[in-house]
Amino acid sequence: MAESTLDVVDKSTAGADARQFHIGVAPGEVSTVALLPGDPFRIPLIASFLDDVVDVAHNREHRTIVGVYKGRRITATSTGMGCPSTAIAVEELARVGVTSFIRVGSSAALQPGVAPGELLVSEGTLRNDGTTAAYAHPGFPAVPDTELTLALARHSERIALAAGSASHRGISASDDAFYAETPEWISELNRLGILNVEMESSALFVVARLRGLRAGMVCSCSSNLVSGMSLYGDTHDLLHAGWLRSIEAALETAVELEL
Ligand SMILES: O=P(O)(O)O[C@H]1O[C@H](CO)[C@@H](O)[C@H]1O
Ligand SMILES: O=c1cc[nH]c(=O)[nH]1
Repeated sequence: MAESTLDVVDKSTAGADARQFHIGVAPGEVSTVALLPGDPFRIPLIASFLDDVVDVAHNREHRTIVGVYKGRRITATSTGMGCPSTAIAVEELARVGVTSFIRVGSSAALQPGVAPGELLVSEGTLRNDGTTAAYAHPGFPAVPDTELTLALARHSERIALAAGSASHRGISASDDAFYAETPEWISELNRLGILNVEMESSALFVVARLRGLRAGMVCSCSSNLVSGMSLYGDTHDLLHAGWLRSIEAALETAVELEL
C-alpha cells in the first residue's frame, strides 16, 4: 500500500495560541472566570452589574465582554443554544485563559412547585445530547465542580429569598431538541426526580471535567412543564427577574472563590 501523503490536523492543539476561530477572542483578552448565558442579547444584562466594561468580540452567537465586579475581572460570553456551540465556546475560552465557567441560563422546571423566575442550581446533568457522546463514554457523568456549586447554591438561595422568591437545587437534563420533548419524555424525566431541563450544561460539565476546568450552572425557571404551563411568553418578566438574580449569584460566587 502506498504511504499516506496526508498531514492530518490535531484539533486538540491546532490554533490553540491564536485568536479563536469561533469566539474571536485572543489569549490574554479575557479573565480566568466566565459567565455563560445562551443568548448574546443577555450579555448587556451581565454588563449592567460590571464596571469598566470592554467589548471584546462578537462573532456568530458568541458575544464576549470583560468588566469588573467588586474588584474582580469577569468575562461574559454567550454560548448560543445547545451543546455543539457550548462545547466550542468552552474549548476556545479555555485556550485563551478561562479556567472557571458559570452558566447563567433559562430552564424549564420538571417538578411541581417550581415557579417561573425561581432559581435552579444544577448538581449534575442527564446527558441527552449528541455532542458529549463524541467526548466520553455514555456512562461518564456530567457533573459540575462541587465547591463552586455549593457556593453558587448558597448565594442563589440568599439572593432569591431576599427578593421573596426561591432557589432549588437538583439534577438537570440537557436535551438537543426543544420541540421533540414529548409528554412521555417529560414524564420520564419527572419520574426520575430531575429538577429541570435545558440544552447546554451537559457539554459544559463534560468538557470542563475532561479539560481540568471548573464549571457550574444556575438558571432562571422559564416555565413548568408538569404544571400545565405552556406559554413561555407570559412568564417573561419573572424569567427576566430570575436572570438578574442568577447573574448576581454567579458574580458573588466568582468573588468569594476568587475564580
Ligand atoms: O436561555 P438559554 O441560556 O439559552 O437556555 C435555554 O433557552 C434555550 C431554549 O429556549 C436553550 O438554550 C435552553 O438551554
Ligand atoms: O430544553 C428546554 C429548555 C427550556 N425549556 C424547555 O422546555 N426545554
